[in-house]
Amino acid sequence: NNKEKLGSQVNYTITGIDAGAGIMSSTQTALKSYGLDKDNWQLQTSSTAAMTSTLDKAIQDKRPIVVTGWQPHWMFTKYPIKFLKDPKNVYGKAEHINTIVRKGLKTDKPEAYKILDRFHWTPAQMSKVMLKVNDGMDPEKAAKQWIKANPKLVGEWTKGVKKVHGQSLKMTYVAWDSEIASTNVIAQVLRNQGYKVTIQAMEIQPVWASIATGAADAQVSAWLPKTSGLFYKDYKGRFDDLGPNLNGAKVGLAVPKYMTNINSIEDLKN
Ligand SMILES: C[SH](C)CC(=O)O
Repeated sequence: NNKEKLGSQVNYTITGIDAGAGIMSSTQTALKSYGLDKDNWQLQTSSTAAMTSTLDKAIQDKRPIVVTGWQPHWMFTKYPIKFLKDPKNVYGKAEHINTIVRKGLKTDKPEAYKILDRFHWTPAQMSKVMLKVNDGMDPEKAAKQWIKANPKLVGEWTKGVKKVHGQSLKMTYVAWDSEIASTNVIAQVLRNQGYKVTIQAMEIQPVWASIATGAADAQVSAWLPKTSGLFYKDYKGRFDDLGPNLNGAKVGLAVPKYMTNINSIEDLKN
């Protein structure tokens, strides 16, 4: 019955994703700054896949649930969920996702540097690729399809750049749906330019380390200013920041729309 406190209806649990993700440390901060930790609310670590399947089951049973949420992501199109207002601005207003490359890339792989520097697309374009992958399509195939369907935009990224031969490129990324999409698209564009591109999925902290040590050439998983802010600070000076490849992202807590009386993180204490 909804007389019972919301917290007890969801076992005082926020369903999260992989522990290293910035959204998880932002949520730990939110638990404290909204005083939720006083009611011993917990943040559950799992993975994007586990979080979305838990969300799916809760929505099928029309049960209350609180998840870490972000845009662009297909969860907002597939499920009737809404962001909770964040009056203390713990999660920040908007996020952008930056392209971060190894120092020295500009001199030893200028063609790749130029294409990576120009790479920029919208949440709607990214979501097209994400939804294909979510429907079961191989990410590389989804990337090829999107590239074929968007010759004008891709042409802006590669205009005037020479083809290369016999050069390889290494990209690292985190297996969040957004970065599976963006990494596969830009990797395929670079393959079409002649590079032998390998991409490797790992946790977010090793992604930043791989660029700083030069083990990898580029990553497009840098959610900023908040979510990857700590890594940006830790590795400052040991990477080149080529700026956003996507603007208008958003991070926060989300609940199903049928939780009509829960519209702010403050309401979780009801
Ligand atoms: C895709 S998640 C919002 C990114 C992160 O939490 O670092």
